[in-house]
Amino acid sequence: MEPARVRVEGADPYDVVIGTGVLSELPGLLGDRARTVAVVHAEGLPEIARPVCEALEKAGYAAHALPVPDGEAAKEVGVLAGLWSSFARLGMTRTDVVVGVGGGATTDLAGFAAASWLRGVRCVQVPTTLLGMVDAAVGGKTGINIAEGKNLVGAFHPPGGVLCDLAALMTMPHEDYISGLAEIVKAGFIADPVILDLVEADPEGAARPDGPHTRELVERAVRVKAEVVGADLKEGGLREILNYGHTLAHAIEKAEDYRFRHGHAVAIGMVYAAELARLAGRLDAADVARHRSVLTSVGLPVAYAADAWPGLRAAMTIDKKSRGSTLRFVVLDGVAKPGRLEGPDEELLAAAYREVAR
Ligand SMILES: NC(=O)c1ccc[n+]([C@@H]2O[C@H](COP(=O)([O-])OP(=O)(O)OC[C@H]3O[C@@H](n4cnc5c(N)ncnc54)[C@H](O)[C@@H]3O)[C@@H](O)[C@H]2O)c1
Ligand SMILES: O=C(O)C(=O)C[C@@H](O)[C@H](O)[C@H](O)COP(=O)(O)O
Ligand SMILES: [Zn+2]
Repeated sequence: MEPARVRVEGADPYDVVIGTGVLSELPGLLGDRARTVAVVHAEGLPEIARPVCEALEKAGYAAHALPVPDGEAAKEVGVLAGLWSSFARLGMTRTDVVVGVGGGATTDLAGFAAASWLRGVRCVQVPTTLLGMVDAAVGGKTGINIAEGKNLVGAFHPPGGVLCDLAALMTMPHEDYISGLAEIVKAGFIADPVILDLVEADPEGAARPDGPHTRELVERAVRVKAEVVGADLKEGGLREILNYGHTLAHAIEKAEDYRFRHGHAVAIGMVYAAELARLAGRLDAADVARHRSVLTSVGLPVAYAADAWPGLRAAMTIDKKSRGSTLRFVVLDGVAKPGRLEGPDEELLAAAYREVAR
């Protein structure tokens, strides 16, 4: 089957290539003048990085594997500084390229390393998780975490191309696969209800990489993301819809010292946002129930500790959608009808949390 190519518009348009066994397309995404390629990958995935380096060497590039800590531990300033030193050692110039190979944590780090090296070199992303393919590797949000909050340091730096080889999904740990489904379901609620129909029709199939609709789910979510970031790279307005569920999600991740899967936190955050919208008189109870049913049907959590609320409330203040002291949420006025809720009062925030508390 031919790979799908989803175009992302903008100042420098690029393609997201989706297919099985598509690694041979990588050299074609590097641009004309590259010589040295830094292949940033999770240290636990050398067997995934090796064929990437081999494909690059075969095409005449000097490929250098740069292992970084696994998962969220990569998104730290010390790791970023280590990459800068490696780039210097390799003599990376402005025409050279960073390739990010791994999950969203690795591609967020690799993207920010590319954005900051020499004030910006090309980055090509090779996501190897479901979440990386449908969300993190597309759209150019790059960055790292600090103790004070999630993704607080970063840059908008769109990739030169994104290569999604669906074969990589076959080796993914089940819980990480499920985490990626949360972002797919998010795309369903904010923009493409067919995604919800597909998951609801066969949740067991949706929860497996060899399920009948995997490629369609990936393509649909990528199209939602591409459409939005192509129109609003720097989150002037429209792009905020991709942040649905993330205000509470990022607070949960911080509370868990970044050891809680992103998608799992987003699932709880979406139910919270849905409850906020219901209590504000904007979303039907049936649509809120649909959040809980579709998320739980694939094994995602929809509740969090009751006593965590004061800490979560404090952490939500630093959300990037806030303006001054005004907290802003993406909420739904119906499925595929995203809106904003600005400055909700404290009782509403707490009441919505009681609905997700356990
Ligand atoms: N930039 C964005 O727009 C954006 C969007 C969504 C999420 N994110 C970020 O993405 C991160 C989450 O990404 P994630 O869910 O991919 O987690 P992750 O990067 O932590 O990867 C999850 C685990 O899967 C392993 N893994 C990766 N590919 C594998 C494979 N093919 N086979 C076996 N194991 C594999 C990783 O080593 C890791 O242990 C978070 O930091 C989140 O903030 C960013
Ligand atoms: O691409 C976006 O824009 C998103 O908001 C996608 C989110 O899924 C993603 O988790 C993103 O990293 C969150 O961004 P942040 O600006 O809230 O850190
Ligand atoms: Zn996310």
